[in-house]
Amino acid sequence: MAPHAEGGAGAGEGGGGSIANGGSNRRGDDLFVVDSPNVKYTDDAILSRYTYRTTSVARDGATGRYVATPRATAYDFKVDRRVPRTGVLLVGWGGNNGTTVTAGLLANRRGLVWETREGPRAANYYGSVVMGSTMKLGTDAATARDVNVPFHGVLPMVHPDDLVVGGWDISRMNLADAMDRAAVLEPGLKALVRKEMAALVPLPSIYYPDFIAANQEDRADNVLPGNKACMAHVEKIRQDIRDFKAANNLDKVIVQWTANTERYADVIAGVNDTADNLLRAIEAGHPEVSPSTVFAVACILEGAPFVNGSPQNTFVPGAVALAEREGAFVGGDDFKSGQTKMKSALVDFLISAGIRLTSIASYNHLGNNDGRNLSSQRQFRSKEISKSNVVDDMVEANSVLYKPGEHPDHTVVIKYLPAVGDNKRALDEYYAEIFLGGHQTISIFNVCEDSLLASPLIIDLVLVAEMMTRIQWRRAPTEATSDSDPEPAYKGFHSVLSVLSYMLKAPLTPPGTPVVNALAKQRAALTNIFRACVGLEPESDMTLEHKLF
Ligand SMILES: NC(=O)c1ccc[n+]([C@@H]2O[C@H](COP(=O)([O-])OP(=O)(O)OC[C@H]3O[C@@H](n4cnc5c(N)ncnc54)[C@H](O)[C@@H]3O)[C@@H](O)[C@H]2O)c1
Ligand SMILES: O=P([O-])([O-])O[C@@H]1[C@@H](O)[C@H](O)[C@@H](O)[C@H](O)[C@@H]1O
Repeated sequence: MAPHAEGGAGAGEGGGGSIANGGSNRRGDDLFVVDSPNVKYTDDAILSRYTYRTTSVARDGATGRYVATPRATAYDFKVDRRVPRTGVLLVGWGGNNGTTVTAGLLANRRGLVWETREGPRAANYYGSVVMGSTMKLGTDAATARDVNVPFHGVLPMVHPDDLVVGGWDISRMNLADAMDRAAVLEPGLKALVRKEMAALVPLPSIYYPDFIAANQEDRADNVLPGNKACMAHVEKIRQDIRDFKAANNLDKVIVQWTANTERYADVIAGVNDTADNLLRAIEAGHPEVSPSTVFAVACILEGAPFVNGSPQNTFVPGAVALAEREGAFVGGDDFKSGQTKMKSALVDFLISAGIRLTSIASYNHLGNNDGRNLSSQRQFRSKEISKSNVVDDMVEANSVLYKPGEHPDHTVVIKYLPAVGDNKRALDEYYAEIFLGGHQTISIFNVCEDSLLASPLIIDLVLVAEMMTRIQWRRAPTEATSDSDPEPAYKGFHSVLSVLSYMLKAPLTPPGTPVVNALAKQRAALTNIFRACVGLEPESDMTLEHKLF
C-alpha cells in the first residue's frame, strides 16, 4: 500500500510521514490448535493452565550437600488473539538502521525483486528470529519425526508487512536521501522504493549535544528548541506518538531507540534514582538527563513500549521505577547483531564443553556514522561495556573452570575506518586451555553488514514487545482455593521485558534479577514462554521416544 505521506507523526506539510499498510485484526494463530484439557480457545483469547516445573536447591548445613527439591507452580495464561493495527516509531529514523529497516518493510510488503551483480534478489526477513526461524512443535504421531513450525505461527503475532513506520531524527533529510547517505542498500532496491522513501521525513527531535559525539553536530538541522531536558520535550514526544497513532488509525505504537550511542549518564541520588526525582530533574532541566531517557519517560507516560537499541544507560533507576509504577513496558539494551551475537554463542559452547577460555580479543572497525560517533571515547565507553559484559553469566556458571572472580582476559576495540562503510569487520581471537596443558586458538574474521543484521532485530523487538502486551498471567487456584474466593485477576509481565534479551547485548532485567547472555538460553526462554502460553511443555531434546524402545 502506498505510504501515507500525510499520515504519521508530524503529519502535514514538512511533517513526519509514515509507511502504512492495510493492517488488519487478523488472527495469526491458525497454524495449529492444542488439544488439551488445559487449553481453551475463545473468539478473543487463548486460555491455558501451565505447570512451571523447577528445582529448588538448598544446602544441608550438616553435610554441606545440596538438597534438590522439585517444585511445581501452576499458572493461568491469557493471550489476546486480536492482532492490533500496530505502528513503530524509530528514534534515529534517518540513520543507517532506520532507513534500512524502513526500506526492508516496504520491499517485503510489495514483494520486490531487484537486480544485483549476483543476479535477482527478492525481499525476505532473513535474520529475524520471528519471521525466519522455526520451533519444534512436537513429534509426528505416526513417524515420531520432529514437526517444526514457523516461530511467527505459534502465537497470534503482528505481521511485519502490516507495520506502520514513522520516527524522529535530528537530521531533516528525507528517507530516500538518508538511504543514499547510509550506503547500505543495492541501487536496484533503492530505485524501487525511492519514491515512497522520499515522502518520509523524520520529525524534529531533541538534541543535547553533550550526550553524543561532537562530530554529529553537522547533522543536527532538525531539532526542537532547548538543549537540555524539560517537560515540554516530554509532552511534545507524547503528542507526536498520539498524532502518529491517530493519523494512521493505530491500536498500538511501539517506540525504539536506534539513534546514536550516548555517553552514560551519571546516576545521581536525588536526580535520577527514583521516579519522582527523575520527573523533577526533567522539570528542572537537569543536564544529566539524556535524550534517550526523556524519550523513555515520554513513552512510559504515554503507555507506548520503549526499547533501547543502543548501549547507553537510558534506563536509569528512576526510569525503571517509573515504568513499574505506570505498568509500562521497557526493554534494552543494544542490538546484538553480529560480533557479540557470535560471542554469546561461541563462549557458551566453549565453556559448557569444559574448555577453559582464557582470553578474548575483539577488534572491529567500521566506517558508518555509528562508527564515527563511537570514535569519541565517551560514546565508545558505552559500547565497550555492552560488548564486554556479555560473557559474565557463562563464566560465573562454571565453578569447575573458574574460581570465584576469575574470568578470561577480554578486550574490545572499535576503530572508525570510513572506507568500509556499514560493512563492519569483526576480528576475534579466542584463546583457551585444553587437556594436559594444550591450547586451542580460534580466530574469526566476520564481515557484518551492520544494518542488514540489525534491521531484522528491530522488527523482532517490535513484534515480541507488542505480543508481550497481549499476554497476561495469574497464579492458578490451588486445592486450598475455595469456590467463594474471588477469581484472581490477570496481570501483565513485569515492566522490564527481559524476554527480549535474545536480540540485545546487555539485557535489561527487572531489578535484582539475573542477566542471561548465553544465546541458546535466551532463545529457549523466548520459545518456551511462547509455548507455555498455549499450554505446551518446554522444548525438550531428550527424545526419549527414540531411546526407550
Ligand atoms: N548492527 C548495528 O547496526 C547495530 C548493532 C547494535 C547497536 N547499534 C546501535 O544502533 C544505533 C543506530 O545505529 P546506526 O548504524 O543506524 O547509526 P546511525 O548513526 O546511522 O543512525 C543514528 C541516527 O540517529 C540520529 N540521532 C542522533 N541523536 C538523535 C536524537 N536525539 N533524536 C533523534 N535522532 C537522533 C542521527 O542523526 C542518525 O540519523 C547506534 O547507537 C548503534 O550503536 C547498531
Ligand atoms: O553486535 P555487535 O556486532 O557486536 O556490535 C556492533 C559493534 O561490533 C560495532 O562496533 C558497533 O558499531 C555496532 O553498533 C554494533 O554494536
